[in-house]
Amino acid sequence: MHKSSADTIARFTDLLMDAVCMVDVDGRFVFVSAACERIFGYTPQEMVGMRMIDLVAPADRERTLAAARAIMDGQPNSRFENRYVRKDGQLVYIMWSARWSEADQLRVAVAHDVTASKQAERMQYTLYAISEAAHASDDLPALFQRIHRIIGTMLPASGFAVALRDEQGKGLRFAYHVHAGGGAVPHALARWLGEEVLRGGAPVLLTPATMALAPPSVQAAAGAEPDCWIGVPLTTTQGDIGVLLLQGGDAPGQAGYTDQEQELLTFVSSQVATAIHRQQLHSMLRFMAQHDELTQLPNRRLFLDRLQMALARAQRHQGQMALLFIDLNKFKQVNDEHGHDCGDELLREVARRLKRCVRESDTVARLGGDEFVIIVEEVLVADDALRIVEKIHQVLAAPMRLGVGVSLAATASIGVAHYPEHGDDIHQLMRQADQAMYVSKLQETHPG
Ligand SMILES: Nc1nc2c(ncn2[C@@H]2O[C@H](COP(=O)(O)OP(=O)(O)OP(=O)(O)O)[C@@H](O)[C@H]2O)c(=O)[nH]1
Repeated sequence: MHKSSADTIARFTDLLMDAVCMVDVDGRFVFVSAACERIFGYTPQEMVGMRMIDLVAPADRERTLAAARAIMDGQPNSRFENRYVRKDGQLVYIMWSARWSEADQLRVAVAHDVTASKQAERMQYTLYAISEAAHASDDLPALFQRIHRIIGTMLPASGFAVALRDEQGKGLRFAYHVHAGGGAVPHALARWLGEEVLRGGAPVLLTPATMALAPPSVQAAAGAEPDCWIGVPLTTTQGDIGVLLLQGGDAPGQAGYTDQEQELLTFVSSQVATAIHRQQLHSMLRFMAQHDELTQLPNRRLFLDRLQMALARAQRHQGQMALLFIDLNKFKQVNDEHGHDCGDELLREVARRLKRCVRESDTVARLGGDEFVIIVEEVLVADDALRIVEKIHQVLAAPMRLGVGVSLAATASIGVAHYPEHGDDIHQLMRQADQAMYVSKLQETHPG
C-alpha cells in the first residue's frame, strides 16, 4: 500500500471509538490503535510488545487462549467476551471481533468496551437478587447471609458486616459480621466507621490515605488488618436504620476500594435497607402473633407448637418430659387492692422469675390471666420436675417490689404431668397437668 494512504488509514483507525489490535503468532501486540489507551489505560507505545494474555483477567485466561487458538485455526469470532485488567487495576469488559490473517500471520481484532452495559446488567441482577432474597428469607440472619453472598459477587470483600441501630435508636448493634479469616467480633475500627457513617448520614470510603481520620486508638486496634473499608448508611423512608460495612480483600497486592465501588454499594444499599426493614417488620409481626404482650412470654399458640415438638422429640429419643401448669393464688386481690398496673407488674415479675427456674431450652409460656405453663424437656427422673416445683414456690415467696410502697409475695398452685407416665399426646398431658393443678388449688384454698 502507498505510504500516504496507509498513514490515512492509520489516522482513521485512531479516530475509531473501538480499539483495533493486531497480535502475532506468539501472542504479542504488534499494533494497537489510539482507543486502546482509553480502554486499557496503556498508550499504544506501552502496549506494543506486551503479551496479550498478561493483560487478561486471570480467571478468563484459559478460555481466552482457547478462543485465540480457534481463531488461528480459521474460525473467526465476532462475539467473544472477556475481561482485561487496566493499567490502573480496574476490570474492563471487552467484546471482541477477531479473525486470523494467514498471509500476515496476525490476529486482527476489534475491541468494544462493554463495561458500562455489563455493570448496568450486574446492577440490575443485584437489585433483583436482593429483592428476591427479601421474599425468600424466613428471618434476618438468613437475609443477611443472602445479601452477603449477592454483594460478594459484585465487590471483593474479606469482611462483611451489617450494624443496625439498637432499640433506643442510639447505638449500633452488629447484627451480622463475617470475616474470611473466621473472626466474627467487630473490631474497634468497624464500630468507629459504622458510627461515623451513621453520624454523617453519608457513605465513607476508608483507605490507607484517609485512615488518619480515625482516632489513634482505633488505628492501633486495627493493627495489621487490611485498612480499606466502605461504609454506607442503610436508608429507608423511616430514616437510617443502620450501616453496611465492607472490608477490602486481603489478598496480597489487591487494590483498595475506589469511588466507583463506593457508588455501586451506595446504589444497592437502599434496596438492602428496604429488604432488612421489611424483614424486621415481618419478624416483629411474627413475634407479636406468638407472644404475650404483657410478659413477652410465648402465648398459647406458640406453647402448643412447642409442646407438640417437645413431645415428638421425647418420643423419638425414648426420653421423658414434664408439663407444669401454674396458677397464681388470689391474684384477683392484687388487682382489687393495689390496682391493675400493680397486677400487671406482678405478672411480669412472675414471668421473669419462672424463667430463672428452668433451662434456656425449656419453655415458659403464659396461657392468659394468671395462668402459666412450663415445658421441661430432657427430664431424667420424676424428681427433676418436683425440684422445679419447689424452686418455683421459693422464688415466688420472695417479696416483689411493685411500684411505690407495694411489696408482695405470690403463691401458686402447680400441677405436673409426665410423659410417658400420664399420656402420650398433648391433650392427655394438658388435662392431667390441669387436674393436678386443680387438686393443688383445692388443697391450698381448703387445707385439711
Ligand atoms: N392485672 C392484670 N390482671 C389480669 C390480667 N388478665 C387477667 N387478669 C385478672 O386476673 C384475675 C384472675 O382471677 P382468678 O382466676 O379468680 O384468680 P385468683 O384471684 O388468683 O383466684 P384463685 O386462682 O382461685 O386463687 C381476674 O381478676 C382477671 O381480671 C392481666 O393481664 N393483668
